Amino acid sequence: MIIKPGELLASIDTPADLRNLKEAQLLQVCQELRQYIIDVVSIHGGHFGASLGVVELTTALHYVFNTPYDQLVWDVGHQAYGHKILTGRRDIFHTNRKYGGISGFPKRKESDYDTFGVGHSSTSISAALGMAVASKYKKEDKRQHIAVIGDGAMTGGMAFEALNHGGVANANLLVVLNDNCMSIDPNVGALKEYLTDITTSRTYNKMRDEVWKILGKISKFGPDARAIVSKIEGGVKAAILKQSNLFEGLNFRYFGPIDGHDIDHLVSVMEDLKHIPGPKILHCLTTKGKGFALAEKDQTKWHAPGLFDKITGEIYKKHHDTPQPPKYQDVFGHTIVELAEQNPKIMGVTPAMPSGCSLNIMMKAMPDRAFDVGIAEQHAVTFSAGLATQGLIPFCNIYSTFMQRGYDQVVHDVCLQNLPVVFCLDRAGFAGADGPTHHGAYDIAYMRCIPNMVVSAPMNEQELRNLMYTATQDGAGPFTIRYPRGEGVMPNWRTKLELIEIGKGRTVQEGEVVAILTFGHIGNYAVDVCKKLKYDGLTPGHYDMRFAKPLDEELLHHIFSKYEKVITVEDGCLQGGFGSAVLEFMVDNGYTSQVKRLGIPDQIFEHGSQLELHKEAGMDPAAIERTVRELVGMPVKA
Ligand SMILES: Cc1ncc(C[n+]2csc(CCOP(=O)(O)OP(=O)(O)O)c2C)c(N)n1
Ligand SMILES: CC(=O)[C@@H](O)[C@H](O)COP(=O)(O)O
Ligand SMILES: [Mg+2]
Repeated sequence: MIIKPGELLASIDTPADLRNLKEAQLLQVCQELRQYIIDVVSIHGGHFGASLGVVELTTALHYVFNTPYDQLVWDVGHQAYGHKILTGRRDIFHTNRKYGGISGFPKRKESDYDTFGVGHSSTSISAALGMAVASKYKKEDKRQHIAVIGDGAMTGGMAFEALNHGGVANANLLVVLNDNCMSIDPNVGALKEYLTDITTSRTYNKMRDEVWKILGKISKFGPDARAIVSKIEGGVKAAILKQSNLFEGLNFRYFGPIDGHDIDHLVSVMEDLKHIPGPKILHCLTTKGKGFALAEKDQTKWHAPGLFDKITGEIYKKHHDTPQPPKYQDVFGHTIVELAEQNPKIMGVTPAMPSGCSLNIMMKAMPDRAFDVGIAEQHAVTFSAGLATQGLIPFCNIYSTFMQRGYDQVVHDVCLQNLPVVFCLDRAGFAGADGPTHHGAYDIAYMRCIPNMVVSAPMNEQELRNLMYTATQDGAGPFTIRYPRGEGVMPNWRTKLELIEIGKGRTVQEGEVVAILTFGHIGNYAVDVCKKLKYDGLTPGHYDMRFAKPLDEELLHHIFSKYEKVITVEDGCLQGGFGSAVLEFMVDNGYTSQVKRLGIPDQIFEHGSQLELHKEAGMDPAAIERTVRELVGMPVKA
């Protein structure tokens, strides 16, 4: 459904149109922009609270800076809806995150205003610094480079690596710290406390006000402004702020904290900052969900609420008459508590996704045994390794895509030392509407090649529970359990915990001619396909392999001895994945069956529903059926 923007917003096709408006009109632009985001997201879905919180910041940045010549980099990008709307995508914004529509994140190929592709957090300062150093090298002295980073993203190690470099790179970089005290869940850690202290410190604020009084006059002095700033810095600011401010200590000029919803103030401050060269940080205080009362109140729920009634605030839920299967994440969340109640060694770790992966259930039940460590995947892995050295059994739950950040730590800190860390990789396979930055496509391949690592995937809730239980046994070692976003298949999922022999698959059905070997939840497609084929007298064998490493060699010998044709199916990349492992087994053991591998081919898949993407990748039920039929010489009629 296409929604009409307000009158002023309708006149803005590019930021140049925005810059033609009078400053006094910006308040109305902000009101209309906020309303437009509410109108569209309520009907079409997407991230919500973060974009509402930066409406004024977005408007001020595009008003003051000469985008896209001036380079604006958004961190994560889930807050960039206002940016998209103001930069030529207003009329297609209703296609946001839909198959074939615009991306939910900034993307270089989508717009010149999207200077850097994002989705994973804490990259903006590095990227903007790279751009700033390039401009310096190219003698583009007037060019501005701005990174907008949230307080949550600021907890990521990369952000600090970039500050460390930026403080000595002598490049023209402005970091806008959008501090709303929230990550997806409430932000955590000492940095968060520091930012709160800085906001409330009376001595600091007094000093800051003095500085601002002087800075406020600067714009009137035009070209002499720089000299005046230097003078100030030569005095009270440099001496005292450097000692009392973390960012000043890293050679960034620190400004703020200021009200990130005061559009007039934002514009005047940014105008001033344009004339101050070198690394600077502007600390803005904002409210996530600003302007939509319920979103301000329950900021986690409204991070990405799904579709809702914008008047009543009711979030739409599907209603069912019968019990439905749970989400895999909830099976994880409840099962870890159940296991931890029986085994005092079990601990839980998440890098900033407690509600996303449902570790929040354990954090509530056992606060001293479950940790949100902030957006810090590398730390989460090595912290878990440290726990494991002391005889504990950490479950480190990381979305498959974010685990890419912690890869060296998995190799160097966990596997080389053969430490019993259990990696639960949620959102494995196609993530859906978040798109390529979030697809968990590579984990089977990147985990399978590391010595000592077990790589497993449950086909249903019961298997997830049993794999978790198995992973806690002595000698299990580093253990990966991958499962997808969304629901499983078992409404009655609270099954008795049973051990699974590591490296043992399961026969779903014996068959003839063709064997379908599946890895993980995607095996349920094969179950449906087998039911359908039965009507045509076709009975492929179906094996739920459960482990990509170690492989069930006994079962594979049986399969390759019995079937001439083999299909492998996985929700992961084909290069180096589960199917590759099966091929390796076949070649190494001298079998010559015909093998077809279904999975994610070597290309980038955009966003869409999981089913749409499975279809595009040729691994949906229809594709599995087609492959069976082709192999037995009974192609599907066109
Ligand atoms: C490397 C990485 N880990 C985790 C996430 C998931 N994630 C997306 S947004 C977000 C919270 C970001 O908080 P903040 O930067 O403060 O932005 P806000 O939503 O508060 O505006 C998290 C944890 C991610 N995108 N990237
Ligand atoms: C922007 C981001 O990285 C998260 O908000 C992500 O979209 C969460 O994904 P889930 O909705 O699958 O938890
Ligand atoms: Mg935040």
